[in-house]
Amino acid sequence: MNRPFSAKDHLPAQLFSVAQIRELDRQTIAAQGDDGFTLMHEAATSALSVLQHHWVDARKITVIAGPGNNGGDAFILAALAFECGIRVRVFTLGDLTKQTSAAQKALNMAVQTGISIERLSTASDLSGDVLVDGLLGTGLSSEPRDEFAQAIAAINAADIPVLALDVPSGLNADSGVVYGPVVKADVTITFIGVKRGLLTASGPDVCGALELAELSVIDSAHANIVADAERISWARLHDEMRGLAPRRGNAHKGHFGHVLVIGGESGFGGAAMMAVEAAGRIGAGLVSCATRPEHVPALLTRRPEVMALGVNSGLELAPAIQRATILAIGPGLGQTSWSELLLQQVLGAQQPVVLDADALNLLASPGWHCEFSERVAVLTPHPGEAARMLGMTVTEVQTDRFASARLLAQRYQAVVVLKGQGSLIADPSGRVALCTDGNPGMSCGGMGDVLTGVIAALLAQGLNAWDAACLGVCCHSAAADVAVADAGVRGLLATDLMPILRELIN
Ligand SMILES: NC(=O)C1=CN([C@@H]2O[C@H](COP(=O)(O)OP(=O)(O)OC[C@H]3O[C@@H](n4cnc5c(N)ncnc54)[C@H](O)[C@@H]3O)[C@@H](O)[C@H]2O)[C@@H](O)CC1
Ligand SMILES: Nc1ncnc2c1ncn2[C@@H]1O[C@H](COP(=O)(O)OP(=O)(O)O)[C@@H](O)[C@H]1O
Ligand SMILES: [K+]
Repeated sequence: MNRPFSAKDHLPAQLFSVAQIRELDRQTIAAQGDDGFTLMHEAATSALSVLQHHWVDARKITVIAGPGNNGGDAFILAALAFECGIRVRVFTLGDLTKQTSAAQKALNMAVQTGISIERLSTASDLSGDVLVDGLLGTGLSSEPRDEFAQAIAAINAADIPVLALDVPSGLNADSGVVYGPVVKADVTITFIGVKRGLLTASGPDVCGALELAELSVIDSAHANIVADAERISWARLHDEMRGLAPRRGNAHKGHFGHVLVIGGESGFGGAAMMAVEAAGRIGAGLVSCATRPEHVPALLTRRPEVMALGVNSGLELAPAIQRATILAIGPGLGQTSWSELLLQQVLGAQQPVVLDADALNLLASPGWHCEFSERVAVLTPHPGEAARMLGMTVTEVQTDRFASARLLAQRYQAVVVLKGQGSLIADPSGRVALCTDGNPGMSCGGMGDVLTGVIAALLAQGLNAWDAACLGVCCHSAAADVAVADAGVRGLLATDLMPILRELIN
């Protein structure tokens, strides 16, 4: 099996908010003692070398420069490219009378080379070997409209590769949210540090290959600013050996925990079964399942290793809870009186718990307030569940996934996994990790149920809630990456992950 390396593993672990990047920028410029032109020049120099690395034969480029410092980077890049013998055309947009002094100097530098600089219009010919997007960077404040929207459409319509400077124009680099028109880049060269929004929500869809030029940010600035989030991937955690210890030869099943999966209301038996199977494949010593009696024959046919308990009234659950070391509740749980009775019993127990799906929907409904400060707990909402738990819309959750994940972790005093592209793991102290593995093949029923089983089995084998959530999310996503590597993303099934999970975890 090919080891799945995240396409992002050349990037550092530190992810920054846009405010932090601006502060690193500010402190460095203050130390350099100019108006920012030195740093801008350095940014443009690295961008040109990225351009020449990706498009070795580029002889003719078109550069789009906006009114801010992102445009400043673009003007200098244009001038430097011209000096290297590349044919350059520059198109400008926006109110250049409001340029910063550094961006003005950049424009002057381009003017002095004598290259063609024109206003962008609908008649402009965006041709060449590479199109450089220096329209909008981290200064984006709202949806690009009017001429900016038209420019973005023109960039996307031009049939040539796009290099985005710092951020694909139109993407909010803080949140990964796209408000409206956005440049779809082939390569993005981001400056100073990786902005967190480039790796979650819509960020990865528009950045193309992501490269980083750290520039000469002064050490003291880095010392003052702790990264906002940590980038994790299966390969990274694996290399850092942040996983399970090898098993002793003299081990027995009691060493690896007993996961009890609770769920599978009528009509949803498969969800609990998938969590059960995943827990087994990740190495839980024992796995039990409490579900509607009608699902027991199917469960035992598929996985005779499981201890299956048919639960009708809900009262049969107590002894099974007592025998388990880890509880996982939610997959296919439903929101009936049966579901409520099961959840109440789980909330009354002491064991570490993973809560997912309808367990979270029930927690979000009136009368169910609880928190887990006295208990090990991992909550795994997708954005829809997170929205219900926070009393927000899904759009509001996604508008700041980092804040949403932190708020949930704080409110529930638990480790929270906010799922979706660039899944986030947050704890109550505000720590956040972002997983760069995974693919849209995972957008199918049952994937979340598998994750629940994976995390439960890692808890069962002794990992703490944070490590189990981080390793579980990465292992699950990496398994999906392996599964789609040859066959493609469409048609991936959650159960396809089972044998791969086993290989990865070993
Ligand atoms: N020395 C520096 O200051 C450095 C700056 N850097 C570059 O500077 C960029 C940030 O520069 P700025 O803060 O000037 O910001 P931008 O260049 O991203 O954009 C700001 C300009 O765009 C306008 N604008 C914002 N949203 C808009 C919208 N939706 N529609 C139309 N116009 C809009 C603003 O009014 C302002 O004029 C970074 O992304 C990076 O490319 C890098 O060169 C690193 C060094
Ligand atoms: N586009 C995507 N990129 C990366 N991961 C994804 C994507 N879509 C879904 N996933 C992952 O797949 C899983 C889906 O979980 P969930 O929505 O709870 O599914 P279900 O409820 O059907 O089991 C989550 O781990 C999520 O992060
Ligand atoms: K840009």
